[in-house]
Amino acid sequence: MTDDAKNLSPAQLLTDMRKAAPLVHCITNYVAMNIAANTLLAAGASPAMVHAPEESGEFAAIAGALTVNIGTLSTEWVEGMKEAAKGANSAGKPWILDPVAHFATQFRRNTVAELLTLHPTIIRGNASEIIALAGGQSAGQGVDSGDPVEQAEEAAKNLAQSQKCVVAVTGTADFITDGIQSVRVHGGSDLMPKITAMGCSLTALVGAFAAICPRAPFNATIAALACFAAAGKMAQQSASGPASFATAFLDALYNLDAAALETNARIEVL
Ligand SMILES: Nc1ncnc2c1ncn2[C@@H]1O[C@H](COP(=O)(O)OP(=O)(O)OP(=O)(O)O)[C@@H](O)[C@H]1O
Ligand SMILES: Cc1ncsc1CCO
Ligand SMILES: [Mg+2]
Repeated sequence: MTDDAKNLSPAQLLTDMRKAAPLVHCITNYVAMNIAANTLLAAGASPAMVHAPEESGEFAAIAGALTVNIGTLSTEWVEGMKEAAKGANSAGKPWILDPVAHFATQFRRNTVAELLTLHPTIIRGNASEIIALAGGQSAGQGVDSGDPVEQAEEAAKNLAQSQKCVVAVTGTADFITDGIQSVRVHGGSDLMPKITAMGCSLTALVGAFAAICPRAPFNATIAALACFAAAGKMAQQSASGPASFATAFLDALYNLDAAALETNARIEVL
């Protein structure tokens, strides 16, 4: 069935994603590698962390989707990212950019500018990252956001239009736009920003959904963020702090079903 014809609700896409168990090529940072891979496995996808420039282009072509996160950069890694994005583009596979702290240094600004010329299908970042990517002044501190999501909504729309892609801004409530349609996703937990690399893991999960509906990246992004919002809200019920939350979160994602998704994540169509 084509993306146009199929049911693109988060619950249906979760079922489809688990059935397909897509291979997701992740180039992510050293901090995130383990939690991002475990997130994909818990949700039902198949992760592979592959960053060497000698193989990343070839690998991107065989994966269902590619995710590129610039959290811990080196010159060699940047080459690996660019080769991978080119490989994904040549094979017609979606790729997702996570512009971690791109505003912090010249090396990061240059890297993100080069990656944008390779046309990401989806950009997922926190509010400070999205504000800065759209050319605004953000209050971000390194990898952590210093801005509320509402303040990034216009920036996200402008960025989606100028880059012709889907943009997701995450935080207390998430905002997703393709420049024309926009939604907010409510749920999650205020313990989520207390665990490192939750956002990086979410970017990896966006890749899993994009892989199974490459022509509907807006719906794929909503589905991934709704799963996170629901699992986060459920995990909060049994957590006594960040450590127990992290464990409960993976379990909640693994056990998530349509009813729990419906109850614990709210999608506000704007
Ligand atoms: N205060 C909050 N309440 C509910 N959910 C939150 C809150 N803050 C973040 N989240 C959720 O946490 C997840 C990660 O988003 P966040 O914006 O923290 O990413 P990030 O800053 O890129 O994280 P990192 O760089 O550490 O990986 C998203 O699913 C988001 O909805
Ligand atoms: C803490 C940290 N530093 C570079 S990447 C990363 C993971 C959260 O973005
Ligand atoms: Mg981040």
